Amino acid sequence: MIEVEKLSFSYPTGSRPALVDVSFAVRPAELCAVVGGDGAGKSTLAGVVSGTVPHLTGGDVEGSVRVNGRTLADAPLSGLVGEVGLVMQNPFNQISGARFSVREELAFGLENLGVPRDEMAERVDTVMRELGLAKVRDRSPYELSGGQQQLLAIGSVLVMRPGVMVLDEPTSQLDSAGCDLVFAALDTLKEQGITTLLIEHRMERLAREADRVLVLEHGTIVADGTPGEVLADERLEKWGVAPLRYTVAARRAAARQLWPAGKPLPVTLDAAVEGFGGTVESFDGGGPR
Ligand SMILES: Nc1ncnc2c1ncn2[C@@H]1O[C@H](COP(=O)(O)OP(=O)(O)OP(=O)(O)O)[C@@H](O)[C@H]1O
Repeated sequence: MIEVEKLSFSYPTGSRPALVDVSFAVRPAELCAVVGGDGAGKSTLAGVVSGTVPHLTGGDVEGSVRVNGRTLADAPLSGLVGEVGLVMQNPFNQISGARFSVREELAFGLENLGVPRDEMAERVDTVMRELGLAKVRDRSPYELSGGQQQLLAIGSVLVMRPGVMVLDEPTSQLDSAGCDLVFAALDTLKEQGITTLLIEHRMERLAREADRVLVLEHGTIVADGTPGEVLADERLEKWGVAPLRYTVAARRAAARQLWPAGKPLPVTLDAAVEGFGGTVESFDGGGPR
């Protein structure tokens, strides 16, 4: 569970606050996406919820952030391992470089924590199985595809058994196959009851996979709802987020009475097909409804 209350944050050198009076809560096992234009505050929010901001950046924080009931401001960054894990854009930067194989890399953080050998082996095997990394267990992390490297970065956090995961644009450097691997991993997190905050630009994926979408504009939450509610909102472009092509097509059709009256605009291909299918059927019956 993530609970953010009246959070405002300014970087030491920032000319204006990066976050302004942000409040929201993410329930256990919920996948909550954060979208917004350039400089809206998404990475800063990811940093505050994972504890790296202000611990590593400095700056002024007002309000509170709690992760599974624990107030982040009261905890040292090292004390948050096992509570909240952060996965960043470039998996390459998250690989330690100190270990020769995927299996050893996954064990690295646990070794540092002094986790007993048997438990370490069990946790590493479990994560490899869950994320589909077992087949590359003895390969060098540097020989993996970008998608597999990102899975390894996710796995390295998952072995710590955090209740909350924060992923800051985990697919931005990946091709479509890599992106599939990451979204399959997000399903695994959900099945395990992990609360997830995901910064992501791939709106089609979010529309299908997220439980909830927050929109940030100039550091403030301007929308909070289901993907269907938020991504079909006519203000989306004004908030700096490009609308989905299904929504745009249906909006144009609606302006010409070619979209079923009262039907929400679609954010997925399936919903678009269903809506346009209804329009086609209504023509068969003599005209649009
Ligand atoms: N380390 C920093 N020091 C000072 N200002 C910063 C720092 N990092 C970000 N900012 C500023 O804080 C604001 C929010 O930036 P942030 O990176 O959180 O936005 P974002 O939504 O993630 O943007 P993008 O999508 O472009 O990555 C911006 O005005 C940015 O210039």
